[in-house]
Amino acid sequence: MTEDRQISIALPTIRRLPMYVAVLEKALQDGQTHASSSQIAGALGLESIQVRKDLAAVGVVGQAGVGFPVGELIVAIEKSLGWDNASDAFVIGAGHLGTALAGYRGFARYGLNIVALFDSDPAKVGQTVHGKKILPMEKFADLAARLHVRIAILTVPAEAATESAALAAEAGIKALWNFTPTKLAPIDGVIVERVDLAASLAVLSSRLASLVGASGAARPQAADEPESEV
Ligand SMILES: NC(=O)c1ccc[n+]([C@@H]2O[C@H](COP(=O)([O-])OP(=O)(O)OC[C@H]3O[C@@H](n4cnc5c(N)ncnc54)[C@H](O)[C@@H]3O)[C@@H](O)[C@H]2O)c1
Repeated sequence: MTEDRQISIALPTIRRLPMYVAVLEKALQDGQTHASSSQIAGALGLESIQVRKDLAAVGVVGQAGVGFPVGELIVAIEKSLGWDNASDAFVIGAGHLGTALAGYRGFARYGLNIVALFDSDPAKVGQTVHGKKILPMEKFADLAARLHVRIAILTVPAEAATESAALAAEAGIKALWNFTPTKLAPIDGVIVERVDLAASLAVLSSRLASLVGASGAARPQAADEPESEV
């Protein structure tokens, strides 16, 4: 059963919730109506207690001997993550990464709808990518207000990140998904989430170095060696 309540969920739990949805969707496809915490934990290499704690945070309680109702649990997790309520977003910087993100259809599944891209380069303005217009930065504030857009995806060069973030905040943007390597200073009333590919790659490289070892010969990876996340 679910409890309809507004709760604040810990970040590590939030990061695990999408994996639970993937496992639960697979269970649903296989015709399962209920799933146990040990089944979910087993599929993801986690401890059952961790799964039960995480699911309690979204307000779904399992039944002893029966497990969690799969459909209800998916709905509750999606609600907690805001996936049930699509948010429009603008991309700032219609370059390689910005256009790639604008073309990724999978975001719809996660409640994100990229409606337009903005760029300071007059040569790019007016073009259409993946069915979305590239607009001049001068129109950003007006359109953000008119369309009630609250999310901006920052894919400008590092040196333009601070200025673009300030412009977005001024235009009423409340959430910035920052793909640039620039660590932005806190902006009042704006949530910033940075995707740090350099940090992630550093972890991959250092793990590869220890895997290969000084001899240059790769040691076999243990089957239960976990993936890490940055
Ligand atoms: N390409 C990747 O795979 C990748 C991966 C991780 C992170 N990044 C980061 O994402 C950002 C974009 O990378 P890219 O490869 O797409 O670069 P890019 O040069 O292809 O695109 C950047 C775009 O931003 C525009 N721009 C520059 N200044 C601007 C401003 N002040 N306002 C609005 N638009 C502006 C440029 O005209 C250009 O279209 C960089 O910070 C990069 O470090 C890129």
